[in-house]
Amino acid sequence: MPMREQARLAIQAAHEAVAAAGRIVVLSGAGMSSESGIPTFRDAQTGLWARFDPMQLASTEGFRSDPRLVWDWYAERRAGVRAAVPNAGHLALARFAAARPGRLQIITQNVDDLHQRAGSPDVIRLHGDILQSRWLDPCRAPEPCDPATAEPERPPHCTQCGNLLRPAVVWFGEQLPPDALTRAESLARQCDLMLVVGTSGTVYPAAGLASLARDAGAMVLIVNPHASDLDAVAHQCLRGTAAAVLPLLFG
Ligand SMILES: CC(C)NC(=O)[C@H](Cc1c[nH]c2ccccc12)NC(=O)[C@H](CCCC/N=C(/NCCC(=O)O)S[C@H]1O[C@H](COP(=O)(O)OP(=O)(O)OC[C@H]2O[C@@H](n3cnc4c(N)ncnc43)[C@H](O)[C@@H]2O)[C@@H](O)[C@H]1O)NC(=O)OCc1ccccc1
Repeated sequence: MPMREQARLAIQAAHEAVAAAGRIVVLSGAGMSSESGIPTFRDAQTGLWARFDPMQLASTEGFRSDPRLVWDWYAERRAGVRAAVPNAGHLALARFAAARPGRLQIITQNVDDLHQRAGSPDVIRLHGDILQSRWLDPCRAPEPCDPATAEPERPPHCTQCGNLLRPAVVWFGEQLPPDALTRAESLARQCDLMLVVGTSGTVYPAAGLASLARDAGAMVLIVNPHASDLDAVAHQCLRGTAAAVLPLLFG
């Protein structure tokens, strides 16, 4: 059977699975935002990405050893997020959720706000929000200092106690927000269908959610133009992009 026909039948079967599923969970990664112009961790080869290991930059050690370098990296990425717009994949999910309240829950590893800007309600963010900041260390001042009053430096610092501002994201070696992780794990165990979109499946505990869903009896489908570490967990891998495939599944 010609490849195109196989792909068409696979999309059709996945579309029927989406229509039949009562509780759908979407687990998204950087590939979800790639067609919005935000480089994935894998593809990013420009600017500071090309010169430094993201896992080094995205760590407390990395920030403490060179706060300005890490702050500038996040400033570069924040500008990219602000300039980006949701793609057809984000919009297809938001439209489906609006038309069928309670049927679709998004769990994302992404620190951008494109799912939210597309109109998706109540997105579970496992790795934080790149557009928010918080104090690096607990504020030691008698009256906790308001981050908004920080001295506008790179990174901004507290005029009272010298505390540094950091992006409100989860760095490697840091715990995920317990409430978000607990909700994500219980949704994974209860869903009928988990759609894994645009992730290499290399970062834990996020990547472990697909096996949780499979072991609990859910169907697991992958949307990714390339092979990933989660292919073995999936019932079907749809080799296409988020913006091309999701409108076909949720249209
Ligand atoms: C790398 C890995 C080996 N290391 C980890 O997983 C570590 C350590 C670890 C924990 N458990 C383990 C178990 C096994 C092995 C290691 C570990 N995990 C942690 O450190 C976690 C924290 C992990 C979170 C780190 N923060 C991020 N982001 C925020 C920051 C920032 O963004 O700056 S992770 C970051 O990288 C990950 C990148 O992965 P992807 O999103 O998948 O992107 P990638 O580029 O890799 O792939 C893109 C994919 O898209 C596809 N694609 C491309 N274009 C498209 C397209 N158009 N459409 C569709 N798909 C597309 C490509 O083919 C590709 O497959 C994302 O999660 C992203 O959020 N914390 C923790 O475990 O804490 C413990 C703890 C517990 C208690 C108390 C204290 C501590």
